[in-house]
Amino acid sequence: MTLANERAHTIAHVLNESLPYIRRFQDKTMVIKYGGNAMVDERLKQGFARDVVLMKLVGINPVIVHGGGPQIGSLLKRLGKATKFVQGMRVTDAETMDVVEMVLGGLVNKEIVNFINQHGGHAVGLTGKDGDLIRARKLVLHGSAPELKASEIIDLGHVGEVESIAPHVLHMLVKSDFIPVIAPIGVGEDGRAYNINADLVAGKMAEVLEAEKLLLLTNTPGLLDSEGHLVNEIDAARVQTLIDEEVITGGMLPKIRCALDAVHSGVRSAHIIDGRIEHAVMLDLFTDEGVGTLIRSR
Ligand SMILES: Nc1ncnc2c1ncn2[C@@H]1O[C@H](COP(=O)(O)OP(=O)(O)O)[C@@H](O)[C@H]1O
Ligand SMILES: CC(=O)N[C@@H](CCC(=O)OP(=O)(O)O)C(=O)O
Repeated sequence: MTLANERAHTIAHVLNESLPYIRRFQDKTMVIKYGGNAMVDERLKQGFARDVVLMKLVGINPVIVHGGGPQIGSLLKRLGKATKFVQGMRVTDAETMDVVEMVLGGLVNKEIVNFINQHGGHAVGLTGKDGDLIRARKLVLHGSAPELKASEIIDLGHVGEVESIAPHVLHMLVKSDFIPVIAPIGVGEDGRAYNINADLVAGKMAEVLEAEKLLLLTNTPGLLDSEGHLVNEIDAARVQTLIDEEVITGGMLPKIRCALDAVHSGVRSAHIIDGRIEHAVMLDLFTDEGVGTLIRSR
């Protein structure tokens, strides 16, 4: 077989394999969490945007929730402001909150919107303030670090959790063929802005939109076990064991918890996938093998 023939054969094979998935996912909503750690280079960002546009063109409704933790961190550093995480959450004082809004609602959000639109999609950027999309309340964390008592409450400042989501604005956008791109900023009853971990927003968004899938793109091959091997599938019981054994830590904690909550609340499946692989979204959706870790409800 010549090289050209081999290439044509591979393309035909991939298209053929993708057909049943394209049919199965017609008109279904997929919530994609695009983590700040997966937005590492230009080529990957272009690849992500192309995947999202392709999904829309074949009749699937992607809804993007993005992070931007590293991007917030680098602006804070340039401003000479220290930052600290507790249980995967950034402690957010008033000044940090301004930076969070600037980076997430401005720079990162508009960059993603721009990439998607450059590739022929119609993306619209929103924060939780737009259309009253995300109502938040202050997140209360209880101590779990060895030096803290379990009853001790940790004050994270302007860090929130999702109280409710009003999806009307998203339904309107999706119906008109727009692709919503959402920054994880919520608004409290008093009008105060809250910094919400993007995984938590993505999980709730998937629940409220009754999504077929929740895809969490990050910077690891998926969930790794104590030996650093990829876990292909996991359920709630094994997750708890890995948390107790401190194999799951840091940013993976909110990610895995929100994935479990989502599948327990009716989202068909949740996947943690490696956003550093070019076209990770397409590979996960449209091939038999998939990539990363599948989170099962039981
Ligand atoms: N068991 C685990 N498997 C994989 N990653 C883990 C695990 N425990 C902790 N992590 C950490 O979680 C990180 C992913 O979370 P995070 O940094 O918040 O990424 P994102 O910006 O994509 O949300 C990984 O880079 C890794 O350092
Ligand atoms: C409360 C909290 O930690 N908020 C996150 C919001 C961004 C985010 O979640 O970004 P990634 O998905 O890239 O980690 C933060 O300030 O970093």
